[in-house]
Amino acid sequence: MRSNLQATDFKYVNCHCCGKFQDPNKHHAQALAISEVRLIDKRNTIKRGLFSCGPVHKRVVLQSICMASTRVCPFIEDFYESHADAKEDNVGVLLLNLGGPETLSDVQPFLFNLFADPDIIRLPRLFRFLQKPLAQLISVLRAPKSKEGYASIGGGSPLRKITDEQAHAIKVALKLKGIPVNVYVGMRYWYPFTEDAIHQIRRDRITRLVVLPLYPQFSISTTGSSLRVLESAFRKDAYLSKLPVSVIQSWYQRDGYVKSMADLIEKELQKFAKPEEVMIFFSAHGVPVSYVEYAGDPYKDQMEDCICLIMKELKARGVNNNHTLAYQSRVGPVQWLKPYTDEVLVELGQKGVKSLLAVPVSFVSEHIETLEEIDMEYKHLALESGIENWGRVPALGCTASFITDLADAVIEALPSATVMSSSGSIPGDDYDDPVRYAIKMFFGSILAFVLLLSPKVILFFRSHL
Ligand SMILES: C=CC1=C(C)c2cc3[nH]c(cc4nc(cc5[nH]c(cc1n2)c(C)c5CCC(=O)O)C(CCC(=O)O)=C4C)c(C)c3C=C
Ligand SMILES: [Fe+2]
Repeated sequence: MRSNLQATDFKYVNCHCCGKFQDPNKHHAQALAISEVRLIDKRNTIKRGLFSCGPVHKRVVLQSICMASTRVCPFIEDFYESHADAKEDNVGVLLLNLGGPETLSDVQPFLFNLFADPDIIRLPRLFRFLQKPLAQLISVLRAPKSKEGYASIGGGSPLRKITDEQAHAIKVALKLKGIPVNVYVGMRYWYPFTEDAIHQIRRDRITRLVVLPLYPQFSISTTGSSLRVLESAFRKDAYLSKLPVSVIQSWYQRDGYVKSMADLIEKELQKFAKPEEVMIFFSAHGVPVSYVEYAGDPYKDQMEDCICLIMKELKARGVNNNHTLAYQSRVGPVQWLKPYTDEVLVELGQKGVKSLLAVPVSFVSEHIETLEEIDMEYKHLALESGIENWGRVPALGCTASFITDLADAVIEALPSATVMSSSGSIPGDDYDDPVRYAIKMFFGSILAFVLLLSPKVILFFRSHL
């Protein structure tokens, strides 16, 4: 329904993009082309409506209005007071990612940063002083194997380049939707570090920030770890501690992501001679079982939910292939989530599966575990085990529908930006449980000392890392 009401009929407009109540005629030119808004008319009545904001002519036109949802606004004077001198909105989007070594000489220091993270090697707090020596030891022992992997994919990780491309694409998508933003990339273990991105956000005097981890599912070891870095930086800084922030903790359940994954799978299936006979093999990055069972990591549940959603979407399109989920990339001697990708591939081959489509599902860019582990190691193993036709779904990267959906996720998150709390709301902070804490302290200390002191254990690790 189009209404003949004009902007001049209203005192204030509150849009999804800036979250502020403003004079509609002075409303900054950044609103969505058409956005749902709340309006306050001259009788101080709140109305809901669709507004289109003309960025060029700085003119707002009411498209339609729902007269049913009206009520008198009791806070009108407060709105006036608090928004009379409102500054221009300066929105930032911070993409969080893991980071990867760009050259072979980066590999060992990158691994050091990774293993020095208390969310990757979870020692009891009292024994955290062992974290760095342990990280040094493990990184040195692991480096030769990792270097081989990175050498085989061109001498470094493509993660920085792809993440920068995604950042640019999200910025462009948001601009097209009428929301100019600065997009920042913050890596956890290599350049550009999260701390550098935070520094830049501070310098740019961002007024609202959306944090978007580039992991579809939440894990303590990935999103959780990056959020801890953010929380601690924000706690220490007067400006950042007042910055309204909205964190998108996971987004595997979003329609745009699920549909984009289904599109890629459908497309790859068509490359097989008999697409309906292909086993869809989801391969997710693993985490140690203890993360899920003792630390409350929602990663496994979210992963299973994610696979269900993608398969449901495929079924709705008439794709009824068999599918399975397994976990890859385990490191070290502890139990990781099962079943393991390598073991399932062998079993499937033995059971007579002839065609298999591997779908990496925990990450949205190509990286060492898709390019080396899946494309080389697992492919080789599968073919050796009797699978004859092998395919692999590419990572989403800058797929247009996916980027558009991430841009929408940012827009939806903006209105809920609030000052970041340090309330320990990130899953995995279980150090307050005294029994668990004591058990971990005991075993953690034994493990750390044994690892540091015993040459036999070092040899053992050398063959397992
Ligand atoms: C959702 C994705 C990931 C989870 C969960 C995850 C957990 C996790 N990883 C390690 C150890 C290593 N990871 C390494 C590389 C790496 N990990 C992820 C993603 C997840 N990790 C990515 C995307 C990458 C690759 C980055 C790149 O350079 O392309 C490595 C280094 C590579 C290697 O030597 O294999 C290690 C080691 C642990 C211990 C862990 C959970 C506790
Ligand atoms: Fe990893």
